[in-house]
Amino acid sequence: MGLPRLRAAPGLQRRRDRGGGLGLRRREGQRDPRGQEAGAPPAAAGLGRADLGACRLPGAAHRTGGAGPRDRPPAHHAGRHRGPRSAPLRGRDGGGGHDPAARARCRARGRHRPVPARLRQGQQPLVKAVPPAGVFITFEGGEGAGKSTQVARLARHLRERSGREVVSTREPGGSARAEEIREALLAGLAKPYGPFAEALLFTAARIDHLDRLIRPALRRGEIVLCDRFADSTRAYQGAAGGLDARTVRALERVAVGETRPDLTLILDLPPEAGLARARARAGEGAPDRFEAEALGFHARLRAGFRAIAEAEPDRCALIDAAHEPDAVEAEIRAVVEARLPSLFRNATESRHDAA
Ligand SMILES: Nc1ncnc2c1ncn2[C@@H]1O[C@H](COP(=O)(O)OP(=O)(O)O)[C@@H](O)[C@H]1O
Ligand SMILES: Cc1cn([C@H]2C[C@H](O)[C@@H](COP(=O)(O)OP(=O)(O)O)O2)c(=O)[nH]c1=O
Repeated sequence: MGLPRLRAAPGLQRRRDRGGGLGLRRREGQRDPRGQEAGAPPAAAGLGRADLGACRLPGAAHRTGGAGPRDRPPAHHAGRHRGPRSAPLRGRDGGGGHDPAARARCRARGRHRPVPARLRQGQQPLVKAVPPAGVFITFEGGEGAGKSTQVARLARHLRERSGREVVSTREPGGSARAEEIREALLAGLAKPYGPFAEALLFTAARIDHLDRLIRPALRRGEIVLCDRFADSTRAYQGAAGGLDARTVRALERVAVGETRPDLTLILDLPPEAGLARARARAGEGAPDRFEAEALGFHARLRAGFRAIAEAEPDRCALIDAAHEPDAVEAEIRAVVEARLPSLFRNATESRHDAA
């Protein structure tokens, strides 16, 4: 299938007019993702918050537990020093585990390790600063639920209140290649191939987006707000499109790995209301591939999103999107402050420290 080329640099592409939507998605001062990431080796799909910061472990990430909000210290601190493979390095007798010969070798290494010159001269060791764990927040829901509007509002609020960099992005899209795939998908080019092929393309776009934009930003300790993510594949291609849940989960595991959202805000709205908003937004423009689906599709979609919220209450919050934008914004702020209090606590502390 031939993918149409984009006319503008996708990182700077303006969305369709959304009246308060994301507009230019790239945060201020951010370099062109193609320039920024050019030549950089793509991150392994499994690398998540565990590979944040100065110290890295090869292989699988070390985030443990379920998909709940991670309002806690970086997971790599928890995972790194646990587990059988690191046990030999932790022995009180200087290492070596239960093997006496290995223990002796460790002791010997410890005795003869030369003291770095700078320490001998009484200088402090150089400590590499470890950024705070990045925070990944996704927005989900049906057409016209108000996601773009609320991403922009929350980004503004977090920039003012958290003292951290905030990156707003979207799916499908968010990176140059993913934006090309988006064009093809929303034009309906993959529709004749069925929901599995479409899910593969959404997944391909997601892999590039994660590697090029999301994971690097999280590694820098930034807050990433993403308008749609993997739950959209579950709901659109799965619940509404009929692709079986095991296939959807398998694709998600491969693409997302450990980079699961800390918090997912699911904007819930009857599909008739959402489609009316989307139509008003589009004006005379033709509906895209999914907006054009029958009402039954959108009803299954809503049920799919509600089921996700019910199945994963620690990660997800269902937001009543039928209210006025200000009321929806207030509900979202309340959820973010309750679930991710450290975002605001850290800013208060640093302001306090600076005073
Ligand atoms: N709470 C709301 N009530 C009424 N209209 C809204 C609300 N939130 C957004 N809108 C409007 O509805 C349209 C769709 O909103 P948008 O944020 O683009 O939704 P989505 O990104 O979920 O498709 C836009 O024209 C927007 O201005
Ligand atoms: C991320 C994703 C989006 N989609 C669909 C949902 C939307 O109809 C479309 C993205 O269009 P977009 O205009 O970004 O969504 P919205 O109109 O809600 O603001 O792609 C999927 O079907 N699967 C996915 O995995």
